[in-house]
Amino acid sequence: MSDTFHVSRSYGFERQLQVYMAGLQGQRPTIAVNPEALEQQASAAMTPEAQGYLGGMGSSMRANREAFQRWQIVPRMLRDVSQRDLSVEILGTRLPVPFLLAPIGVLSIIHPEAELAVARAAKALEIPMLLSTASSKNMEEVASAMGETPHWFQLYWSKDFDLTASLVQRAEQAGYQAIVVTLDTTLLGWRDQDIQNAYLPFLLGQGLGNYVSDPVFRRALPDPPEENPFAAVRHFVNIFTNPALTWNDLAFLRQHTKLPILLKGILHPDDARRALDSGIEGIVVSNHGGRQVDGAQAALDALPRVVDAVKGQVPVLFDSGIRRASDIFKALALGARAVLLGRPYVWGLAQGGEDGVSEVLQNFLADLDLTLALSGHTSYSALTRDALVREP
Ligand SMILES: Cc1cc2nc3c(=O)[nH]c(=O)nc-3n(C[C@H](O)[C@H](O)[C@H](O)COP(=O)(O)O)c2cc1C
Ligand SMILES: CC(C)CC(=O)C(=O)O
Repeated sequence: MSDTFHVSRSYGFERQLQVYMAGLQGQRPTIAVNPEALEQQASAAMTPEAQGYLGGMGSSMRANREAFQRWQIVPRMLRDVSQRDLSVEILGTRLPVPFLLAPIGVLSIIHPEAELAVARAAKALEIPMLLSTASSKNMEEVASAMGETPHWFQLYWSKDFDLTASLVQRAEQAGYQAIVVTLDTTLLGWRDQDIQNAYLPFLLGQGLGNYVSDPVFRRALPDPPEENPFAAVRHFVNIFTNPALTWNDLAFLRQHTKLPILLKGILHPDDARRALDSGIEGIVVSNHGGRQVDGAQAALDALPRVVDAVKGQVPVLFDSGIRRASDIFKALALGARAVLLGRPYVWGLAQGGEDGVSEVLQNFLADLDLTLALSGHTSYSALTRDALVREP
């Protein structure tokens, strides 16, 4: 696939040329290139409530970022880096780039085209997407926007097991290629900003795209959601998460899908071992972007121990705190097979819908290509810890 892939082997250079040539015509990128500037710009384009919702616990988010600073890349020289491969192999398929877009729910609070704008931008660049159960658009629409580009479905396991089964079966039918069960959000964390703003987007009917389109969800309502949206919201709030879940419940999921199952939100190596015992196909090391447990371990700090516990038996993915290509490089060198890119693409969405997402993603691709080459490597799938040193 990498031979035909849109991102050519000189993508970074081509993108630089494109930007510098436009500069000769007096044009500069309107979407900030630097991640901190991008976040600031995006915040100005959002309502204060949406801005608060996109935020998280200051301490855990800071910890996620600080963990990246403790690792440094040691570039190697004179190793012919003229042919480069950004692809990685996972679950028997090759992803054209070493990242997927992370599942981020309720994107209609950021932009009316929400996940559809994201999917269109992703598809045009052949970037895989992991769609949230709490998406504003329904999974069938998003799958059709993604076409042949890999797309996976993130599952919030409902208290209503029939609904859980229905969501998973719809995802399989719509062509999603894996189910990623999020384990760390069986309740919502104590989110200072949302509490202060007294704001929960679901209560305004946002993020229910996959629920109001679901026959099992609809059957449980007194009236159709189009006539009585309040009843739909109330039912959603009652059933959408399930704090009673245990490892034993995973067997239920296996009975209802043939798709590979990955578990998202693992930090402890014992949980990783438990996941292997359950026969799952992959793990995502994540602290949910510092949104769930204040003071939680930085996800990057958890990664090496989980990778060591898993011993290559299943792929380990990673998210939480990725802001630029060197962060992806570090996570892969520490043993992640691929990563999930979170907030940065939403910052693009806030400013320019599909075009804004596309700008951010193109910058990531260019930076990824150049970081690989200039560090003296030719393939993201071949990186090892040897490429890094840890600050004493
Ligand atoms: C606004 C927002 C909504 C999110 N919604 C979901 C979701 O629906 N399902 C899920 O598994 N994770 C969700 N996440 C977590 C992301 O998938 C990912 O773990 C996190 O954004 C990574 O942190 P980062 O964005 O700081 O890199 C959400 C994150 C944000 C910021
Ligand atoms: C609670 C979810 C529905 C969305 C989510 O995962 C989040 O807000 O972090």
